[in-house]
Amino acid sequence: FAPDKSQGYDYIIVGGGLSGLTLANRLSENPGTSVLVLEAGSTHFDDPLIDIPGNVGMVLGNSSYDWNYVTVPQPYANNRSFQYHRGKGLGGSTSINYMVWNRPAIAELDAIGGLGNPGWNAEDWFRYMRKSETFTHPEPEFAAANNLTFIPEAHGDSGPVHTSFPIFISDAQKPWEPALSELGLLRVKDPLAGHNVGIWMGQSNVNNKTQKRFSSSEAYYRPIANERPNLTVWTSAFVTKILVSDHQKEAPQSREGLLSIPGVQYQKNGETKYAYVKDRGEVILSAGFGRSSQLLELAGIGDPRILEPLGIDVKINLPGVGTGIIDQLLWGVSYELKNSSIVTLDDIKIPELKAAALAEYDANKTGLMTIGVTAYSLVTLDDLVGHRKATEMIDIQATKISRGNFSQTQKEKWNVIINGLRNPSEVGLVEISGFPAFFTTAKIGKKYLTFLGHYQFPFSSGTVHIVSKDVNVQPAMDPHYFEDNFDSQVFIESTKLIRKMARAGGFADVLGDEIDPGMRVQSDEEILEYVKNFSATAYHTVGSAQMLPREKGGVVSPELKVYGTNNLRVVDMSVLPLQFSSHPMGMLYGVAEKAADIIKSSISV
Ligand SMILES: Cc1cc2nc3c(=O)[nH]c(=O)nc-3n(C[C@H](O)[C@H](O)[C@H](O)COP(=O)(O)OP(=O)(O)OC[C@H]3O[C@@H](n4cnc5c(N)ncnc54)[C@H](O)[C@@H]3O)c2cc1C
Repeated sequence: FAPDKSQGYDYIIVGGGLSGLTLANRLSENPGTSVLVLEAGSTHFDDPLIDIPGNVGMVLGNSSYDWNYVTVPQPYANNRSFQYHRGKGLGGSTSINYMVWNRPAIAELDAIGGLGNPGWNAEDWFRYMRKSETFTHPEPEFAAANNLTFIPEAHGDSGPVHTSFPIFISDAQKPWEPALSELGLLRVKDPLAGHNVGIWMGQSNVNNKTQKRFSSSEAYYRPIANERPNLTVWTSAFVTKILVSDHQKEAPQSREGLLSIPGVQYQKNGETKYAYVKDRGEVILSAGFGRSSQLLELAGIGDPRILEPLGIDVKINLPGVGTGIIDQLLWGVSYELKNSSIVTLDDIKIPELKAAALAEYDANKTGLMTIGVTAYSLVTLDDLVGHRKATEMIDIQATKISRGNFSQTQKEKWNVIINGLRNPSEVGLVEISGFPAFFTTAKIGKKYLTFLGHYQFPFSSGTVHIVSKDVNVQPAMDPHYFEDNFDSQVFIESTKLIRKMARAGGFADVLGDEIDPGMRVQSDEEILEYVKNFSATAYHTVGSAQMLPREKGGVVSPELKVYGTNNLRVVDMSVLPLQFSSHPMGMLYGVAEKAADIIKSSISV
């Protein structure tokens, strides 16, 4: 093929999710720069299933919004295949997620730079995270009544993503702080300020005035949708291939002997189409976990041991593609409330109550449909097992790592976790939150509080690789859940701590019987079986195109450029080489904002 470069774009962005739309907005700020976004899903503007906070979770499994992936059977979890929801359509996963807005601790962000990524450090990252945000302070009386605290300087006041505290807090969550304080946990004034170990009342990416979810589409795209002639966004445009010419003449292994990418192939309205970049233009993959690496592998960029058996010519030998994935798991311990007149999200399952809540929302933007999870804590290994046992467990794990037959990179990454575990005042291990509803299927009319355990730093780590040349075949997602015994111990001990929390402070008066797993589950083995059988992904998977030096298995450089290419970058969750003790949105907006500045200042275009 001979692309007509005069019709081309400066930037083609694959995927209109969190990262893709952040980049699209920032790169098109210069009217002289042309940007094309290709998004496989729909637009979803003004869709109440997305916009209304109380509708959270309702579109999961619906293929108009969700890719509905599944993992391969997990041998350490009774061969279960785990559901793997991922957002489809403008906003990507930010249109279907749980709207939890927080950030990692300073030490974790600095650790990313420490792995060999100059320029990546907490100070800079925090600057970009604040740039993405406009935080609305809560009303003082409401804040005082609900113990909502924050540090104004930690927040942005003019960024695209509107954030706030939820304005409807279930009474089921009210005993949270007194109960957890009784167990020795300390209050965190604002977990977005760089220290997050302890107890806090959480924030969401919801616009305080409109009470609408603020997805990346609402934040970074909608305000400029008809304002910038240099920005083109195609929805229902599924990118099927990164173009890599075999002909030296047409797509030369040009500057510095690197491979150039002339553009992409995509499908729209049943037709196969092409989009090209101008000379010195770039293709940026922001297709999210599992998809960006799929496009790399299909283009012949990856591990020959994966590509050759599928008959794919290896264009760049990059064995790190598809590796280093780390996923976090969530599991629930649910209690029935003694007082069934307390309002919780369980009410939404009753049609008359939901109709009334929607009417109130439509009229006043108040009530149950504005509900959010507010009760959070981040606990350490010391909190779980006490300092002596924690030190013992860490020492055993550290010895296993140093003596084991693992790659240097793997050891280095695990040692970051070990250092975190040894500094519990800086880095937490398990988030425990109070979700005002049953985790799975409730008995209608009953009310529940579910303590959600959410393990932040699993040692188990896996892969995602293509199994077919057909882009429509989902890659094999294999997070190796429960492979590492340390992880299993954390699941067991956290469940025990949750049970203590549920009987502490004011919870004794509020919570009735434990329904799930129920008191018949007692031994360590029984608890672990429960977690294996009923946990779910937290949807925070990192890895598969890790930002690391190439010799350490890296796929992208600190400038997020794919090694061996001139003009191909990855900007999304796939580039992160480590997990974080926070939900990823806040952190990832920082990555995408920084990436935009890196790209603008690079000489490619
Ligand atoms: C159910 C759920 C709940 C979550 N809850 C929270 C939460 O409460 N708080 C939090 O901080 N984070 C949460 N997350 C995680 C967070 O939303 C994601 O980490 C983040 O959105 C990832 O951003 P991304 O840019 O990597 O990918 P995405 O935002 O997922 O965007 C990728 C986009 O690429 C598109 N795409 C994929 N392949 C192609 C292709 N071949 N051609 C064209 N387009 C393509 C997709 O359709 C999608 O729109 C949740 C995620 C999920 C799924």
